[in-house]
This record gives sequence, structure tokens and C-alpha cells, in this order.
Amino acid sequence: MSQLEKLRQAMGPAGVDAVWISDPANVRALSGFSSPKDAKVLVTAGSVTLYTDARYTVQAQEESPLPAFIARPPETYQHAAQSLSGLRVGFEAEHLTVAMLDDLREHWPDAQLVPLRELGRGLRMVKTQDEIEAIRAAQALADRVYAEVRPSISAGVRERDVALDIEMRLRRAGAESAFDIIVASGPRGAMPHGVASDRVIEDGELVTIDMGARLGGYHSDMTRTVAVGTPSDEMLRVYRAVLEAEEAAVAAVGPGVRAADLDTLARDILTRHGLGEAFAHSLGHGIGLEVHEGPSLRGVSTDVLEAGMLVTIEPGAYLPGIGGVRIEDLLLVTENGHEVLSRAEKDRL
Ligand SMILES: CSCC[C@H](N)C(=O)N1CCC[C@H]1C(=O)O
Repeated sequence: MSQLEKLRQAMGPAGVDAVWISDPANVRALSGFSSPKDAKVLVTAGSVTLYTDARYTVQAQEESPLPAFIARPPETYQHAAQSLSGLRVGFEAEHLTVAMLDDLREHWPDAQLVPLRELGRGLRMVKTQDEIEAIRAAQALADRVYAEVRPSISAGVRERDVALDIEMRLRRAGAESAFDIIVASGPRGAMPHGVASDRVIEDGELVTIDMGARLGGYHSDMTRTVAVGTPSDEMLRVYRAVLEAEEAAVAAVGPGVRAADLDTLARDILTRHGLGEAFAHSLGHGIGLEVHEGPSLRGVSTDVLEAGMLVTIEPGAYLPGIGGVRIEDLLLVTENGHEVLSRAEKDRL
């Protein structure tokens, strides 16, 4: 089913006759338009319109199969108002500013505005085949770049230079970095989001590299922790515990599996190694047009995995003042289990 069909199917149960889409990821999913921050989509039972402005006339025509109305507010609102009189119009509560809501109220006096939450989950959690191939390609590129850069991660090298090297190679290949690249060496490894700094990597340290490619709007995400020289016995023990938790959680991924159970499985292993408290975040997340999207692999998640979902499995252990380890793979949930899309080699320490 297309994302437009999914949205139309969800409108009745949500109590709306139309939806004004302003979340860029949902705009892109519905329209294919690659500058979704400068666009909106209006969906009614019988029509769908892409709204963007004259900077994008040619681009909208080239990229989107949807009929486009080219104008800026307030003309866009006035145009939309013609098809919204008397209708209940949903909007994305997490993505519409108070000022924008005021504008909609002013220009659509005959419509009833209804806040909707988490629309993207229903639309985008299960990927289409094209989306799966886009993410597969993004991850394959990230794997290649990681393999190229891995030999340079050594004592005397700045974290920032590792990140720059990764970013330059991604950009040369026509992609971008999916997020600020994390290169966290030695004690900085205790920061789950330790983006690359001026710190110089030292002998005997672990270095966590968390990177992804953004290609055609779709993201990949993968983490490896590597040893430079011989790490301490304590960090070796942490590394092996995280690897055990990661591999066990990966092995358990499949359709029908409760996301929360995967988090518990990994957390229990780390707890047995005395590292439960050190695992300071959730096990993973879905990925697609955003780095973080549904399903959620948190302990409190009610999500159940389905074939066609893309998820990360990324347990970590963080010891303030000492260091940290995270290992992350990107998986496609399949009818029979899963496929690991991230192929980059892991250190066997
Ligand atoms: C800022 S994007 C971070 C990408 C990373 N792979 C990731 O998703 N996480 C790192 C720590 C936990 C997890 C997160 O929830 O941010």
C-alpha cells in the first residue's frame, strides 16, 4: 500500500476528512519532493496537492507525481481553503508552530482543526521496497567509507580528522553525513553522543565511531568501537560484554518480536556483567527519512516488529571518567527473521 493510501485509510479512524502535512519527512514520503522543508501537502478523500513556492517550480515537476500549487502563504492557505470548508482537518501537532496554527485558523474559518500525533509512525514505520533499497545503498556506502578510513584510526590522530575524512568521502560519493559524526576516544567514549573533538587519540584506547550516510533523503546508522593498541583489561571486559549483548539482540530480531523484549534481552546481559546502569539509552530505533523514527526499541515501547521495518541494535556501556563502548548494526526485519545491512567488520578483542 502506498503512503498516500495508508494516510487516507487512517483519516476516518482519526476523525478527520483531510490532513495538512507539514512534517518535512512526511511531506517527502508522500510527494517525493526533495526540499520538503519548503513544502506542505494537503490530502483530502479525493485530492492531494503539493504546496511549494516559485523557487521550486521545475524541481517539483521533476520530482513529484503530485499536482503542485506554486505560491507562498497566504495564497497557499487561500487556495487550500476552497476545498476545506466544513471539513475536519488534521494537522501534525508535533510539527506545526503556534504561529502557523494561528494562520490556519485565520484562513480556514470554516474548517475544524484537529491535532494529530505521530502520523509518521503509521505512514513510514514499514518501508516500501524502494525505501529499503535506498537505505541499503546508504549503508553500503557507509560500510565502504568505514573500511577506507579504519586503517587511519591510530594513536596521534585527532578525532576531528577521522570525522572529516569520513565526511569528505561520503560527500565525494554524492551523499552527506546522516548526523554529526561521533568519534569518541578514551574517556570521551563515556559520552554516547561524543561528536568528534580536537582530542588526539592515544595508544591503548578504545575509539567509538558512530556514522551514517544520507543518500537520496534516506539514512543509515552504524557504530563500531575499535582498539588502538592494547586496551586495559577493564575496557576489554566491557567491550566483550557489549558485543555479547549486541549479537544476542541481533539474533533475536524478527517479525512478531516485541521491541521492548529486545531491549530487555540486551539489558539483562549487560546487567549480568555488572553494566546494567552503564547502558544509558535505549537499544535502538527505526530509521528512514529521519535518523530516529519508529519503531522504538525502548523498554517501555509497545511496538512489535514487522517485516519491512528497518531498525538499529546499539547497546552500549559508558563509564564516566574511564571510557565507553557501543556497537551498532542496521537490520531489515524480513518475513523469516532479519537481514543485517551493516557489513563493516567488528573488532574481535
Ligand atoms: C545524533 S544521531 C545518533 C545516532 C546514534 N547511532 C544513535 O541513535 N544513538 C547513539 C546513542 C543512543 C542512540 C540515540 O538514541 O541517540
